[in-house]
Amino acid sequence: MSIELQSQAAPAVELPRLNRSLRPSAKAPVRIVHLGLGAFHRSHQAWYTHQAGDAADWGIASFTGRRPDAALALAEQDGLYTVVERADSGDSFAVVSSIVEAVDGADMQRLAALVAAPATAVISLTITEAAYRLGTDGHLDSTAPDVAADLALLASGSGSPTTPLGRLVLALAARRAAVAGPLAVVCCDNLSNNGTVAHNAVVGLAGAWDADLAGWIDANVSFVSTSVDRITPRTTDADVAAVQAACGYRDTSPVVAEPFSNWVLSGDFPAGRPRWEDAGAVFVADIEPYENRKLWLLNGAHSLLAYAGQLRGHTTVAQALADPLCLRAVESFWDEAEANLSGADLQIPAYRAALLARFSNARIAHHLAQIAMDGSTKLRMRAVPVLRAERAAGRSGAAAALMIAAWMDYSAAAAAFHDPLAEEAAAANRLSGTERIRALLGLVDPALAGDAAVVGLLEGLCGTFGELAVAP
Ligand SMILES: NC(=O)c1ccc[n+]([C@@H]2O[C@H](COP(=O)([O-])OP(=O)(O)OC[C@H]3O[C@@H](n4cnc5c(N)ncnc54)[C@H](O)[C@@H]3O)[C@@H](O)[C@H]2O)c1
Ligand SMILES: O=P(O)(O)OC[C@@H](O)[C@@H](O)[C@H](O)[C@H](O)CO
Repeated sequence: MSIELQSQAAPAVELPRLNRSLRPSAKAPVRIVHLGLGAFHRSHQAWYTHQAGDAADWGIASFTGRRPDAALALAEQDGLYTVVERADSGDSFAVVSSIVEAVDGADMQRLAALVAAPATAVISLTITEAAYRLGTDGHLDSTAPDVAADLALLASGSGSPTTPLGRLVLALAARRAAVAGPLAVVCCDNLSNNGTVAHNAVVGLAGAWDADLAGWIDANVSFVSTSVDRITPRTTDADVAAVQAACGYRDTSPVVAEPFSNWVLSGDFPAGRPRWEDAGAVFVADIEPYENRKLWLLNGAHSLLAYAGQLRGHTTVAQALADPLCLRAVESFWDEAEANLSGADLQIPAYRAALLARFSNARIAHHLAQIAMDGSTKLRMRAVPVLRAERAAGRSGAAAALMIAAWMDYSAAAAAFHDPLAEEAAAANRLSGTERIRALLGLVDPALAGDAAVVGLLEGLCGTFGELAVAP
């Protein structure tokens, strides 16, 4: 006779889901509409709003970009989620309650209703650099297929736009129709002069549809420029499990960030704003020095490490920085960038030292593949200005050029090359020698591609980090 043994393991206890019943907190009225409900919005703008002294008056309705998933998951938690501050020494956990509505970005009706509501004072954006669809001249590329499709939809008066810019323009048209008054658009994407970029993109798209609307936006919408900083990698399953183990509830939307955070803003808020300064935000008249310091030193080093590091077989920022060849490249780029940074109180040596410590935080697994995406757009802000400034000063700009050369090698080697100009880069990579370099450089900066000396410099630098096939 055989005896069948049955597992006597106790059934797993289902932990309660994080929501406003488990963690009672009143919902603030919606006064901020956000486009781009991603990881960074949750670790930064929503976190600052949660900590403002007047947080009870400032709720955020946050819309996703491409898919509804993040909104569905957050809506099940009444907008609550956990911010995990991950330091070298350990994790700390805090529940953030400023997001009071999480909405699928395709819900144009809800977006228009909220933007048209007189109570709405701020529209913030984290839609990624590439979503502004800037041409190499810094203006909206209205021939980009998705932009052209949205323009056709707007002109026909039927159907819903699919780009965040198209959706925002249609929502602003609803605000004009509702006579709801002026407000501020606060761009929080890593772009230089991001308020002006957002202005050019929004007014450019609106003007191609309805010149009167473009005039209304110019007269009624203040485009605030910002420098935003808090390293926030994509959340992993292990992060979700860590929150569950430490907090005793289920949260499917936690976000992990470094302890450091910084927010510098410049511009008007005609309908008011939260007291973000309570959480450390700084309001300045001239943002450019702060913006360049961050975009060149932090983001520039990130892009350099992303391409050089992956070519050298590394996966994360901390791993790449531990490679002496990559570290030397970063230090040389910083020397060039520093020579072109000016502004009182920038404290560059301390800033550089702090960056080395932040990048070396091995508990933050910041994946190089994520940083590497959309390089053709990012290099225009992270490498090109330093290269141009160095050459204008009579120097070679070799360290900034090395970042572009590493991107070129990566564009040829990567198994998955994510870029708005991926097809054009693939075509350029079918060329060889100088022609290939010129064609690739033309995707980043056509004027530089016409400079034979720069093309020669890049050609000599390609191959510095090897050309091995990289993991996607
Ligand atoms: N993660 C960081 O450490 C960090 C720090 C500073 C600034 N930022 C800025 O925030 C942006 C978003 O970063 P994240 O970490 O939240 O990314 P994420 O992928 O978590 O979220 C991005 C959001 O934008 C939407 N989106 C992405 N591409 C889009 C497109 N082409 N059109 C429309 N919507 C699009 C996504 O659907 C998502 O809602 C970055 O691109 C950067 O400019 C990020
Ligand atoms: O977010 P991206 O894609 O613009 O750039 C990748 C990283 O350089 C960036 O996310 C930094 O970690 C961030 O800007 C730090 O504040």
